[in-house]
Amino acid sequence: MLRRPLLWTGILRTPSPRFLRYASSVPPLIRIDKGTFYQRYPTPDDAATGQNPPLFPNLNFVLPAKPEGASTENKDESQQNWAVIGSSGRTSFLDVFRGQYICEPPTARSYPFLLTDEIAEKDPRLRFVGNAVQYIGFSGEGSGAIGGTRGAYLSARYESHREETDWTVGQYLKGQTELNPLEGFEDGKVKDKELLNQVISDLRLKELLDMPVANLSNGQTRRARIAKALLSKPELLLLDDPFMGLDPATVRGISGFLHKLAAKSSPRLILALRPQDTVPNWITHVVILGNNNRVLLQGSRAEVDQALGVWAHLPTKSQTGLHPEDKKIYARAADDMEKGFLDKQLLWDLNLFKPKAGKTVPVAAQGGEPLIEMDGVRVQYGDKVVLGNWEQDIDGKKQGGLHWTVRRGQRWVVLGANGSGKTTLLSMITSDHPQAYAMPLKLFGRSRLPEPGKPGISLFELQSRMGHSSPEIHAFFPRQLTLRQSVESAFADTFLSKPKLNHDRDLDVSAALRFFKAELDPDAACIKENPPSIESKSGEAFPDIGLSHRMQKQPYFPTDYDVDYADTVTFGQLSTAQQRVVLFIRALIHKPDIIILDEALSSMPASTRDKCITFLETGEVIPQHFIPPPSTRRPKNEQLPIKGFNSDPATIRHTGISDNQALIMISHVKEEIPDTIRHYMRLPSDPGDGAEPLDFRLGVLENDWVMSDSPIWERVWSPPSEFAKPFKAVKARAVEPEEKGRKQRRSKAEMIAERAKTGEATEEPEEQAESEEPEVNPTRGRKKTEQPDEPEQKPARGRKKIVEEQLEEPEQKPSRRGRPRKTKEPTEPTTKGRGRPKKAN
Ligand SMILES: Nc1ncnc2c1ncn2[C@@H]1O[C@H](COP(=O)(O)OP(=O)(O)OP(=O)(O)O)[C@@H](O)[C@H]1O
Repeated sequence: MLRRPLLWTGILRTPSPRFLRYASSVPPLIRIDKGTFYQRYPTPDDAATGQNPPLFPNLNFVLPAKPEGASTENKDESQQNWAVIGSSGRTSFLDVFRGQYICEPPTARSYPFLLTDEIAEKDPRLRFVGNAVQYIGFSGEGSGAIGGTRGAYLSARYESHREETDWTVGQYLKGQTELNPLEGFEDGKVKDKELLNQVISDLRLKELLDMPVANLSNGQTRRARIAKALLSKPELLLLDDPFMGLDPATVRGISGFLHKLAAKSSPRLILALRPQDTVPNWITHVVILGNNNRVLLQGSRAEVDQALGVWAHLPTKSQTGLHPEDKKIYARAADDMEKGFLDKQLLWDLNLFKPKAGKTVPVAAQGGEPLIEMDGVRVQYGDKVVLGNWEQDIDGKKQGGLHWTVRRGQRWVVLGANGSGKTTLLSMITSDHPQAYAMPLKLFGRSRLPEPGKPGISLFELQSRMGHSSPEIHAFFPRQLTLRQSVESAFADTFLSKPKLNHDRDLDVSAALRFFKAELDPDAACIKENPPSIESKSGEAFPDIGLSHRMQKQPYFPTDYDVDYADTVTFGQLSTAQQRVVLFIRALIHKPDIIILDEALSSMPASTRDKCITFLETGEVIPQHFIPPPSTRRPKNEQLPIKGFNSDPATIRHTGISDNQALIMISHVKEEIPDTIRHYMRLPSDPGDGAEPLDFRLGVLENDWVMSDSPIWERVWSPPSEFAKPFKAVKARAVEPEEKGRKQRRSKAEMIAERAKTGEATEEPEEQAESEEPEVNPTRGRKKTEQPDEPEQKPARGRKKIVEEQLEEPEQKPSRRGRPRKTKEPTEPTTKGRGRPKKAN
């Protein structure tokens, strides 16, 4: 019989190292024994100034060098593969493992295994932590992150001319990146050719070997970086957000590949994941981080799952049916909530609480005048066509290249595997791509170059009429700008030139910064004091204060007191997720005709993501002041854990995207796609693993269907042969998110109540508990027995209504005359992705 799980002993949060199993004969790879970490050496003044706060106080952590009983059959069971999950602080936590930060006491953090003879014999370089522990962060830096020359400006990536220093993927992997290499290193630093070939084939990099790293897409960059890290044969690989920005097939591929590495313990892996990410089922141990760099839960996956089941009771404050030991977990969590380490946002991010969302799913807009018209766009470099290598049926004739019209009021998502050309497509629209000038492409009814009787459209006009956030912009965005300057740069010609501001624009910027204060102001959580007020008698000096204030002798609050933070905090001081929020605001703030969000919401916690979607759809308006179109992610007022809504109609500046604006979005994650998105385009791609290639498709979602629903999402990602089959879809709103959340919580609560009733909690063996009570994935609420090997989402179960319809594939014929074309409701069955598919028999 196993001993009682750590959870019940109340030490789940900071288990003492002696409780964590590791082979006694082999010292652990990392041992942290009551360590507290600091950015710089702590001084007595720190407490008074609030500077240099402790990170992860009294942390205990042991990472075994080898699974217990490595030579026995138990190997798999005792292997520890950790995931660090949190809305913030994940990267800092990984930094602790790689020797960053000051450790107090200094001896609390050690790497005993690196001092063994085994390591000395294997490779003495590995005695140095910097070599033994490799970190790969994937915060959407694009290919600049892998050290390639990206050029000094955004469009450099798309140019075919390359500098001598633009090394290829092959050179990057081999380490041939010195212009004057030392003797003996002319062929690079990688001596193990077998490993090199293995890594190239496992990560599907063969075809990219001769490509300059600057040309890689985000997904390709990620694969190259993992390969490079593996070639240095580290003992421990820290992967920060490894699945972010990857298409579903690549996620499966990389997760499977990581699983293989984890099984061999070569290297050992620690993943940092966002709370909403699906945790791969080969992860055995989990750390849950709270606000202000606190470890809230730490232990085996089953233990943490159990605690999360208890946390699910926090929003309702109901402890009914909780076992006495569960009540201790509840009490501690409630205490953490009181202290601000845990909040409803984190519960939301962990899918333990979800505010009720709006019910209305908008219908597809036929749209007004065309804003973007592509009549056969085809981008190629030499022989390689990267966009438009297909034919479309245009007015009954097959025509090559991309034919696509985006109209005012339409909401589009562009889907496609990594490397399928999505960013290239957007670079045509934004004119970052040099070939945009030569393409059959019209923006706002005009070509880039002048035509007889019609002037061309200038880059500056384009920029002012488009709002754009993308990983590329993120990579290039100047870090030294304050948050206000960053947002205001939307009104400038370039990132650093002077913005054209006026009073209205100023108010717009302040309103948006106020709405996102809770997410962006580093002090937002701890500021409790009242705003600075000006006595009404000073009204004479401030004529704007108004009569009512003077008459009623009410103090006047300067309108901008609460957005001061934006003048002191710089873009570079924010976390990746916060930076994305700033760029998101920047894309919307000038109310452009076309909003382009390229992976703009990736890296954000679920609550921030949904808040951004709410802002996009309905602005800052508090729910009582409901203004159409309704937001599909807006939480009901009484449940609002998010701050920033404006209840004063007189000061509301943002009411969401209007019918005059078009939206184009790129995302690989269905939850990031607002339900207002009705049109989709899928770019073709070949998975390259023998699976059926995906073809080009344009489509409009049925009323009631939303992309964030699993069956619809899987449908749009399915190969042509699947499209040919009848589709049993589920009405998007058959089960409301809240209802799903309740179901999940109920089942967990029922589980706990049952255990309390049977009194089995005390000495029950873990194995038995697992077999009788399927574990719920902490971040997804999925039963463990049903988890896929990869972090992919399977269709949600428990749907109510099944309708037998196929996802339609309506035609979207570009109008050459510029007249609005009515969106055709497809009626014909088809197997070629055009017209309305057959009704199922
Ligand atoms: N200058 C160039 N020369 C040759 N190929 C290039 C060049 N620039 C980009 N490519 C290739 O064009 C393809 C499309 O790249 P793009 O960045 O548009 O893909 P993506 O769909 O946005 O991918 P991701 O989802 O990974 O960001 C990729 O295979 C990329 O390697």
